[in-house]
Amino acid sequence: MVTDVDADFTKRLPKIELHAHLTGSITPQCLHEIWTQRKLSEPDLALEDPLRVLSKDQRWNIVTFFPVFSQYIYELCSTPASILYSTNAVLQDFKDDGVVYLELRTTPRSSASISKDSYVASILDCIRDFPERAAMPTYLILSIDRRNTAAQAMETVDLAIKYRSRGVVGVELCGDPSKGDVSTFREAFGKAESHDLKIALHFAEISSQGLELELNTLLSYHPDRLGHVIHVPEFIKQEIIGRGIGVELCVSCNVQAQMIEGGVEDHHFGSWKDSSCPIALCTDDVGIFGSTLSNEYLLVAKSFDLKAMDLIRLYERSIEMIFSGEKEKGRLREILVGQEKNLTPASS
Ligand SMILES: CNc1ncnc2c1ncn2[C@@H]1O[C@H](COP(=O)(O)O)[C@@H](O)[C@H]1O
Repeated sequence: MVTDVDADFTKRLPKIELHAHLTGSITPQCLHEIWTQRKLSEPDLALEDPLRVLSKDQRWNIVTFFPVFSQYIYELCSTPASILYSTNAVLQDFKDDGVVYLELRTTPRSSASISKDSYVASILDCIRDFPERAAMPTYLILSIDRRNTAAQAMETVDLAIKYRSRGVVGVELCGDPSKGDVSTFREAFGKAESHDLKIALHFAEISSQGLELELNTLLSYHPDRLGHVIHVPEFIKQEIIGRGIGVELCVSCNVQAQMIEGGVEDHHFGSWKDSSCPIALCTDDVGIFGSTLSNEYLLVAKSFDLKAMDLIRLYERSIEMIFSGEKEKGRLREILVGQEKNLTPASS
């Protein structure tokens, strides 16, 4: 049977998003609305229009990319109102794209008008109050930035422990991969593990001196999932496969930010898809790269000649990677059964 995968199919396909940075998932349009509001009350606001800063013509690389957060979006979304507005918009966007289970991640941050603690609590409030929550259960992962100190990382782990009963399922390590020394976070990840929090780590995003040592250190934190996994030496890849660690693959991000050589067809998704590891396609920062999760499924289908059934299997494979437990896994397995008719691919 020959099947056609098109944009309509990948949108209808139930999808699981496991690697989405909250602040990077805000669309330029939503940021523009926040900017317009702020301009009304602060005409001297010295920030450019997000539609220009994050225009489609903008070309990113791993160096130009990180300052967009620290020097721009954080400045723009610094008030409780803008954080609530943008978080609601992000939840709605994932829901509208056909996401049926979401794990958002975010770095607790403070500004003049919000503490780290209330930042986390406000986002959990948004998730709790999101009207379509039943159709898209959403959990939170708290991010440690590579530039953090050991004490800041510990503060994030403590917040994760505090807010666990409200839907925080784990902690992760992110941020500019050229910065920091990952061994700084040994104690923090040790505490997270001892409290049964799940652990996700950005892994091998750039090829650097001392990379093997860094990767071995990261693996010693017993991660449940690894993100990006680009510059992975073969023996470490075998270790990941041997341990069955879940791999989060962010195709458009890696291509657009020139983190890999070549295009989608050259992405390491091609080799991981045939491994025994659980894998999940993820958007990373849909607000910046402009590629929704349904578009990521479409891109890999076209570039790797995947049929509708292959995409359904991909969805099933990512179920094993979720952090929230068996009840949600059961629900996600049942979703396909309920949607079989809807998903029946066109046959020839
Ligand atoms: C190549 N992709 C990436 N690699 C590493 N870290 C990334 C990232 N994309 C985003 N972030 C991390 O997520 C933060 C923004 O969201 P939150 O403020 O936490 O919601 C960025 O500051 C960066 O630390």
